Amino acid sequence: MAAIDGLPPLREVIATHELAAKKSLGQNFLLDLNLTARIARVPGDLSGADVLEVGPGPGGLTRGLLAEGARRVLAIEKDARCLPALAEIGAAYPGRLHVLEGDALEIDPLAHLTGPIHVVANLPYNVGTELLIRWLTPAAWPPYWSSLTLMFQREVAERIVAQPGDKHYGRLAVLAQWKCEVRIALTLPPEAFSPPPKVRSAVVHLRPRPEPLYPADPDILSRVVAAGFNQRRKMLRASLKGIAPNIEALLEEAGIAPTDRAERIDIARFAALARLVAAQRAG
Ligand SMILES: C[S@@+](CC[C@H](N)C(=O)[O-])C[C@H]1O[C@@H](n2cnc3c(N)ncnc32)[C@H](O)[C@@H]1O
Repeated sequence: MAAIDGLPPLREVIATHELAAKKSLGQNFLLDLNLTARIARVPGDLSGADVLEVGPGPGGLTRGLLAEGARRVLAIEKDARCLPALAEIGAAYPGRLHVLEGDALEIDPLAHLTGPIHVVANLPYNVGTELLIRWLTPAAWPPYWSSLTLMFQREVAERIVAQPGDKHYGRLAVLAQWKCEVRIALTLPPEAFSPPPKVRSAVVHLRPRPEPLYPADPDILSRVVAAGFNQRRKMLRASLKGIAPNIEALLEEAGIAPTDRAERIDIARFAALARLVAAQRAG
């Protein structure tokens, strides 16, 4: 039976274009168009909005985004085998789908965009995490994107939304939540994908705050947090020794016990410490 967009069901698309999933490209395809429509609704009302989709594959999510009213979808796909299936979608939505073949880690989407866009991606988790860090650390803030809707392994999603004291709380949580409001929008069982991955997945939604949550120099904050969590079992007076010679005094001044561990420190106190380190370096 043809789907709502008049295109064939995804199983048929995959069979017609012989898109046997490649492990090397992290290919676990979503086949249920009801599910892809639900994911496409996570960023909010898409009518009139532009979307950057990374890793469209056979286009299940792409079809969801277009059916939800996206004005234009710019899609970056590394696997050339997917291009004919994506061209069929482009023909069903004339002028609204623009596909770039290549590696999302190497293509600069800004060269192809005109205004703010929603980013949506279901990627291999290592590529997704690398891109997330890049999206979170541009030179200027607020960034060019108005939201990120990203599929990850459930555990990576939990690292993004974790709170101090949670076992997943670390650098990714501080970096993401300092700049964005974050939430897990959906959790998906392995059976939602073909082939099914070994673990559960989750869709994380990130909306940039107009300003980071607390003032701090991004580089110094990032160095403090990286050093603190690199040796997360150590007390902060030891793990942050290389950050400043008088680190114990600075920790106390930031309201942090020098014997405490990074996993218990909230973003407010990490930012306070980063400001004190910056002030000391400047003076
Ligand atoms: C998990 S599949 C998801 C496919 C489709 N979005 C879906 O939900 O069914 C990941 C997709 O990302 C593509 N991909 C993997 N690495 C990529 C990269 N570095 N740049 C762009 N696309 C990539 C794969 O070829 C594949 O189509």
